Amino acid sequence: MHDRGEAARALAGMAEALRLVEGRSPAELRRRALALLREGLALPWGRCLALDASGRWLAEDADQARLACDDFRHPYAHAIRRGEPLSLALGEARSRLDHEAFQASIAGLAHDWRLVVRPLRARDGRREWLGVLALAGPAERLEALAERDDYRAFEALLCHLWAWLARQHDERRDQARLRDSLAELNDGARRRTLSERLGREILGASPAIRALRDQLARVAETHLAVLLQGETGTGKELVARGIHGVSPRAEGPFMAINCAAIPESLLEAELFGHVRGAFSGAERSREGLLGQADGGTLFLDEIGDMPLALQAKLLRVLESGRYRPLGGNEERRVDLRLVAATHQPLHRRIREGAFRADLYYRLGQFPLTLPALRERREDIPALAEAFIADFCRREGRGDIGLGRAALRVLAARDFPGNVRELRNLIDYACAMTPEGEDIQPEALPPEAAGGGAEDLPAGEEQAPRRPGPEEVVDLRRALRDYEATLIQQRLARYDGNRTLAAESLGLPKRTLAHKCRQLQLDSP
Ligand SMILES: Nc1ncnc2c1ncn2[C@@H]1O[C@H](COP(=O)(O)OP(=O)(O)OP(=O)(O)O)[C@@H](O)[C@H]1O
Repeated sequence: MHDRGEAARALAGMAEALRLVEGRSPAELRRRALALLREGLALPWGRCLALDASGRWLAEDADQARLACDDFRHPYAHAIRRGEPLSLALGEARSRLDHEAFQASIAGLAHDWRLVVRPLRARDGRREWLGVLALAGPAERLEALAERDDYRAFEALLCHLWAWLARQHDERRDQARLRDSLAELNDGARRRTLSERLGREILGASPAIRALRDQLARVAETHLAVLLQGETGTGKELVARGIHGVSPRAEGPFMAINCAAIPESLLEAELFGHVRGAFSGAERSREGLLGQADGGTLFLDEIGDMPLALQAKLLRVLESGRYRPLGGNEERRVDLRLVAATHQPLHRRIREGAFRADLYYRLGQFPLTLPALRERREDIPALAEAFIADFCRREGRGDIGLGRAALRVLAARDFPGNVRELRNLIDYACAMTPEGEDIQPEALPPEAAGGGAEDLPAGEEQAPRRPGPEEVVDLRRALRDYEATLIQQRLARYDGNRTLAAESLGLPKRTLAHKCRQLQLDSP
């Protein structure tokens, strides 16, 4: 049985122990323990240092000045290296140890006091944390310290609590790191998955297209409005569908409209819808694209061509999430993501006063520029192969290959019409190539043989604009027109010299002459 005094001491010890761990960090524990010791032993000076995880530095706390533990000019290195306590008079410490920081720390202490440095070892099964406890004061207060039961119990308690807190501290840190990296991994993994899904439709392995897919995967998860800028045929609509398809709105509708293709007077009704009797001929009410896109994505192509009055109304919808159908009295709520696209620089339209700057900034919460095909030529072979496979599937044709010479011709081309142009070209070449054979350069439409209007030297007159690939309704005629334009330009470049023009086009002179007759071209 304990007597009352013993029980009271044990309780006081427990209270002390609880006070010691209040701080929850090993550094705080050491600070508190040192304060208790100095108070209990009435010591004027003390320090408690711990060895860091590298095993090279001793410090009171991570953000305090540190001392190298292999620097034997201070006493802590001796104690920690030998694993034994050290006791010396301060006068001796002053003369024998010339570590500047150490000397500065004991500068004000009396010469005849003693300095005791005790190594501390906190152990927890597998792990160990080392440190030193340094105390200085009148000799009588420090004498036989190690023999005192209460001191030894205190030191043991300190090491025990230190190991316990350090383990918790390390575990918390490890868990936090794990949590962070898991979150990162999951995030990264999810984005990678989305990016891979996008890669099934948005083809290409060039750095530019990979970066684009990564960006799309990022923005798909948000509700931000996306502004796609890029030349014609770079895949703006494909990208808009891609964003929708991997976004949380994928189950909702995807509605698209080309603002340039619809007469101004109809665009507003198309977008906002109308109620019955809103205008003459409106016999029934009709939901607009805004309403139809509720819960999904609205793609506004060629936004730069939207009339100014409508731009103001669109801005209001984006800011308030509400719209009013034509002729209607009540506002409706709408929840959609807007993806807008333009092939013309909107900055220029803003300068011209044709586009509202505030709408531009609202649309461009997440601006993306799609790379032109000529900036990612390395994607041409894979795209061409994919389009060939697509053609064969669509047309129910047997396999067609892509000859190396034809691929070289394709790789050298500029593709002002970008991926769309490549796709149309491949469709044409596939139609010209028998099943089981490879596409040859001759199967490619003439423009693929190199040299277009872009080749013309500065100042040379440009031919009237050719119809874009999407506008062609008569392939043979389009090809003939293009051939004629090209030959005329070459003849003009060489002042009507058919030999030079034929040479520059890789044709025998007789063939050129024949073509000129056929196409009814007179040399200038
Ligand atoms: N990275 C790509 N991978 C596969 N097909 C693509 C890619 N980019 C574009 N395409 C194809 O090219 C054609 C044109 O794409 P899309 O209509 O999306 O271009 P766009 O930039 O919207 O053109 P425009 O500005 O003329 O409206 C489509 O057939 C599309 O499938």
